[in-house]
This record gives sequence, C-alpha cells and structure tokens, in this order.
Amino acid sequence: MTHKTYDFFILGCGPAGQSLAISAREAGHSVGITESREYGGTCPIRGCDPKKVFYGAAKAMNGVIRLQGKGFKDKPAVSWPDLQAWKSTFTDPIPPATVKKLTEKGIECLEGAAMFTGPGKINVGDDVTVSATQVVIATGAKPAPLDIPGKEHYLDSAGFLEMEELPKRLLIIGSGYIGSSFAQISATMGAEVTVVASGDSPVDNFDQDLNDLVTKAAEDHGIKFYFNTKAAGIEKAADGSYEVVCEPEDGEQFRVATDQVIHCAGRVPNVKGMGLDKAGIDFDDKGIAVNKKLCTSVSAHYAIGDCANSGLPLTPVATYEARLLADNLFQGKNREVDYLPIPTVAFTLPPITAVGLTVDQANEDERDLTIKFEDTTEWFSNAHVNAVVSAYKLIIDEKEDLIVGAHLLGDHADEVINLFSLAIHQKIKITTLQHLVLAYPSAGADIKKMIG
Ligand SMILES: Cc1cc2nc3c(=O)[nH]c(=O)nc-3n(C[C@H](O)[C@H](O)[C@H](O)COP(=O)(O)OP(=O)(O)OC[C@H]3O[C@@H](n4cnc5c(N)ncnc54)[C@H](O)[C@@H]3O)c2cc1C
Ligand SMILES: NC(=O)c1ccc[n+]([C@@H]2O[C@H](COP(=O)([O-])OP(=O)(O)OC[C@H]3O[C@@H](n4cnc5c(N)ncnc54)[C@H](O)[C@@H]3O)[C@@H](O)[C@H]2O)c1
Repeated sequence: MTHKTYDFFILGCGPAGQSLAISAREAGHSVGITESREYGGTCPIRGCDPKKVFYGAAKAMNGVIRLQGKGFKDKPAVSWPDLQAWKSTFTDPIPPATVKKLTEKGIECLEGAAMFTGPGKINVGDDVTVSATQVVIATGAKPAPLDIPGKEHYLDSAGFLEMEELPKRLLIIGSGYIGSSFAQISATMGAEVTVVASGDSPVDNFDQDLNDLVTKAAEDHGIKFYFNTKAAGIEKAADGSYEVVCEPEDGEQFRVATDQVIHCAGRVPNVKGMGLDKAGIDFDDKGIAVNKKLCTSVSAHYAIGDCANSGLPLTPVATYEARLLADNLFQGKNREVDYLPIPTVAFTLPPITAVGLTVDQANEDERDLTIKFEDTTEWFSNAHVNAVVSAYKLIIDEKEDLIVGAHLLGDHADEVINLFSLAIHQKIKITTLQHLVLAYPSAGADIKKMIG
C-alpha cells in the first residue's frame, strides 16, 4: 500500500476536474487527481465532441438531401466505419494528451476509482491511500439505470458513439438532448429509426411550438415517434434482432422489432459507491449538496460539474463552476454561483435552442412580457437551402426595451443563440440591436428582422 499526501486532491478528470486541478497547481499547491476511466471525461471522449462529429456528417448529408433536384442528383453513399474512424481521430488522442498536459504542469495523475474512507481520506483502487487538505469531487454523471427486463441488450450513449456499423433499424429509448440528436443522426445516415419516449415531444424541455416543428422535420426524415410511452422490456430473437416491449400511458402494450436498442433515457450524477457517507458528505439522487460557493456539507470539500446538485449538466456550466471555485480558492474572490442566462442546444436537424426565460416562466413573471412567435421557413436565409422548418420565439420586456428569452430553431440556431445570450446577459437594448450593421446574407442578420 502506497500513501500519498497533497494540498488538493481531485476526484474525476472531466472538464470540471482538470480545470480545477490546473488552477490549484498554478497557484503553487501540490495536486493529485484520479480518474476511474480514460483521462479527459465525458465531453471530449463520449459526449459533446464525438456527437458533434457524427452530427456534422449528418448535417452535411441533410443539406444534400434537401437540395435533391435543386443542384444535386444523388445522395452520397455513407460509410459508417469511415465516419467512426474519423471520429476516433478526435477522441483517441484525448486521454494521453490530457495526462501529458497535467503531468507537465506537475500534477500527479493516478488511475483508479476513488473511495472515501473519511474526510480528506481517500483510497484509489486497492493499492493507494491519499490524504488531502482540500478535496474537489468532479465525478460527473452516467446513464440512469434503466431497470427493465432485457437491459443487458441495450447500448448506452457511449455505446452508440462506438458502434462499428449503423444498424438497418434502430430503436431509441428517450427523447431528450441525447436521444433526439442520435435519432436525427441515425435517420439521416440511413437507418430506420423509432423513438419511444415517456415525454410528449421530440426534445423535452424546449419550447412547445418549436417542438411541433421539430416533430415535422423529424417525421420528414422518416423518424417514427411513440410519445407518452415507456420502454418496458427488450427481448432478443433467434436471428439476433430485438423486440422492444412498449407501454403507452393510455392503451395496449405493443412491440417494435429492431436491430439495435439505444438507451437515452436520462443521466444521473455519479455519487454512489464512492463512500461519500464515510466522509459525511450529503448527497441524494440529484447530486452532491453544495452551497452557492460549491462547498459540500463538509468544509474544505467541494463538488463541481455534473456530480453537484447545482447548475445544468452541461460542459460550459462545469467549467464555469471550476473557474468560480478557483477564483474563490486562489484569487481571494468571494463569488457565488449565478447561472442565468445559459444558452442550451439540442443538436437535432435543424438544431433547437433556448436562452433566458421560457414561455411558462414569462407567464408567471410579474412584468408585462410580450411573446413573439414566427415561422421563418420562407425567409431567404432558410429558403435558399430549402429548409423544412425554421422559427423563433422571443420573450420581450417592451417597457425596458429588452429581450429576456429567446428560442430558435434553424440551421444556424446553435450559433445565433449566442448573440441572444450576449444581448440578454449584457442587457443590450432592443433599439441598440436594431441600429447594428450586420453581415448580409447571414442567419445572424435575421435577428434584426426578429426584433424589427
Ligand atoms: C452523449 C452526450 C452528449 C453531450 N453533449 C453535450 C453538448 O453538446 N453540450 C454540453 O454542454 N454538454 C453535453 N453533454 C454533457 C457534458 O458531457 C457534461 O456536462 C460534462 O462532461 C460534465 O463535465 P464533468 O467534468 O462534470 O464530468 P465528466 O466529463 O463526466 O467527468 C467526470 C469524470 O469522473 C470520472 N469518475 C467518476 N467516478 C469516479 C471515481 N469514483 N473516481 C475517479 N474518477 C471518477 C469519470 O470517469 C469521468 O471521466 C453531453 C453528454 C453526453 C453523454
Ligand atoms: N446539447 C447539449 O447541450 C447536451 C447534449 C446531450 C446531453 N446533455 C446533457 O445531458 C443530460 C442528459 O441528457 P439525456 O438526453 O440523457 O436526458 P434527458 O433527461 O434530456 O432526456 C431523457 C428522456 O428519456 C425519457 N425517458 C425516461 N425514462 C424512459 C423510459 N423508461 N422509456 C422511454 N423514455 C424514457 C424522458 O421522457 C426524456 O425524453 C441533459 O439534461 C443535458 O444537460 C446536453
């Protein structure tokens, strides 16, 4: 048994953990970090980035499909293995590059799952014990357990991103950020896709009017939805295919035959099985309890990123929390978390996005807010690429001349939403935005039509 002692010890090397580790080291502390899987974390290895590589290819294909007979004659052939190899050129270098970067900075990189034995006391695997003055937990999230008969047959989101071939038929359980994106990627690249979701729209948590248009686009891509329906079991047939038992909220149980089942029915914080109770750290199913400075129930023990019961489980939120904690610990600041407004994107085709107030929040707001919704499919920026759907919804405080919420659906919505985030965050007056000169023709310039 080897014993190691550090000023700071960090559990988990995703975007949150590594950012904090580097800040602690640059502040002159001795720092150790441990990782139970590959160094780098979910986002660059089995999350945002590999998904975006597949999405990029699907988006290119979608553009060609829309212009069939308008300049294109045939659809290009898809090689999923080549696409998988292309994706791996981004993901494979991450673990060694991360370890190299951290080691060169003087951070000791351990390998193995961390397990608390008491406050400031952690075992790493069977051979290493650690004592640390300050501890940062950044263990992220993992797929929620989907406890149904036949659960051994499904792939989770990481499995989807590693598939060597695109199956002919694919059934996706869940239609949140991940399921909605995977459904569109697979359908566009040629699979017959069925989505079984307990919610009532293709992208839970996004604006309902925009969701209706996403349904139209998804059905145009041939995706079959069963909403308000739970996947209740998976059975394997003799020929290697599967039957998924589906239970609608109202109505009879039915079955869908498929070649592959993907579990995208939510993620949960990684908090169990690491002895948090032995250290006296409070947590529940929503994550580790933290105060506004991201301190847990035990002093000098902090939690950041997806494992903390604080902001949304998104990469920019994880790194924001790491920055805030570093400012407080190493720069003498006294910052408290303040999450609004955070732009979010579900990478459907086209992407659906949101920042600021939702319609429900606007309806409950004391201010007299105006809601403006418009279908923009026929606007030139969308029509010239034969867009299937495009729209926006703005929530406006006319008295203060401010935008307080923006919901966009369209080819470039994932970029344009950042302009609205800036306007909302910096409280830029609508009249100021109206006077801006913006590049034409561009999707960004459409904001002037939206606020005109
Ligand atoms: C398919 C998918 C797509 C996504 N797309 C987006 C997107 O487009 N945009 C976006 O903003 N977010 C996206 N996310 C979410 C994003 O990946 C996470 O919010 C982000 O990675 C959180 O960073 P983190 O550092 O908190 O956790 P993670 O990146 O999950 O890192 C935590 C690390 O801790 C390790 N660990 C866990 N337990 C232990 C232990 N006991 N000991 C040691 N190590 C441990 C894990 O192995 C992991 O590497 C996506 C997620 C998925 C799954
Ligand atoms: N683009 C992004 O920013 C991005 C992308 C991916 C993930 N993420 C983050 O990861 C988190 C998790 O994403 P997610 O898509 O896994 O979860 P989610 O919570 O967004 O969606 C889960 C879906 O599964 C459904 N569901 C749950 N149990 C079911 C069952 N038994 N049968 C059928 N449907 C069922 C829910 O109704 C919902 O549609 C998100 O909250 C998000 O913060 C973000």
